[in-house]
Amino acid sequence: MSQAHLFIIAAASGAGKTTLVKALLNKDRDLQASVSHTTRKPRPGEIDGVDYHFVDEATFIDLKKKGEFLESAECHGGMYGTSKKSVQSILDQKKDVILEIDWQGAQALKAQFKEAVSIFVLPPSVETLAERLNNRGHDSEETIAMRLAAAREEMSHVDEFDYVTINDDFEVALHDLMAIIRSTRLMCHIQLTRHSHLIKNLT
Ligand SMILES: Nc1nc2c(ncn2[C@@H]2O[C@H](COP(=O)(O)OP(=O)(O)O)[C@@H](O)[C@H]2O)c(=O)[nH]1
Ligand SMILES: Nc1ncnc2c1ncn2[C@@H]1O[C@H](COP(=O)(O)OP(=O)(O)O)[C@@H](O)[C@H]1O
Repeated sequence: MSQAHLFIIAAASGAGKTTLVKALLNKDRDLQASVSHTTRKPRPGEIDGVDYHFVDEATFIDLKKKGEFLESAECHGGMYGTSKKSVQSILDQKKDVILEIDWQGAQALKAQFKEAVSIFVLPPSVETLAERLNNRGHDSEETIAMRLAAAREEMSHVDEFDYVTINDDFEVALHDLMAIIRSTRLMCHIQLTRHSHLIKNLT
């Protein structure tokens, strides 16, 4: 791979971004997800260091003070952050990075990495979003209500993203994401080829 790419995925809670990213990672060995830090408690089945680095508030604040995060934000009453280390370790493996972060994180990373490609995943409807949050079966009623209340705010930032896909039929949304990633890589390859051609003509 000639140049690493940064892909940002955001969506309201329950839209399906984690499930989509997991499916993407299974299909694309050149892609790796950055593991964020969070103060939220693990859900059943979530593994520390795999799904998130689960830390307490004091540790999170300390890491933030030490400048360990590329970006961090408060969301649904918890703190979330992308560490420089988590992104660097992927770049060291010469892989593309995918970050599952909220709109605040997306804004912050876009400001630092202009070439980053951002994708927003919309649910087919707010009713479906509520259904999916309930069916996920991991959150309390209170947590679900908080996430639904935040959904409109998250979705109001959809215009700030480079691409949008609607996660109605899962396979269609997955193919949209794969197409975006493939075309980003191809575009870069075409540019590099064009440049090397120019350079050859000059010498
Ligand atoms: N800014 C930022 N947001 C993050 C990060 N990690 C996760 N998030 C976002 O925090 C929100 C809550 O994530 P989570 O608690 O896993 O709930 P979910 O959205 O219901 O799966 C989601 O919008 C995530 O994309 C991060 O490192 N930085
Ligand atoms: N296209 C889809 N159709 C039906 N259910 C879906 C679809 N995509 C995801 N889900 C389900 O919706 C729930 C929420 O998905 P999840 O990936 O946890 O969302 P998010 O990470 O955006 O909060 C999960 O139970 C998941 O299996």
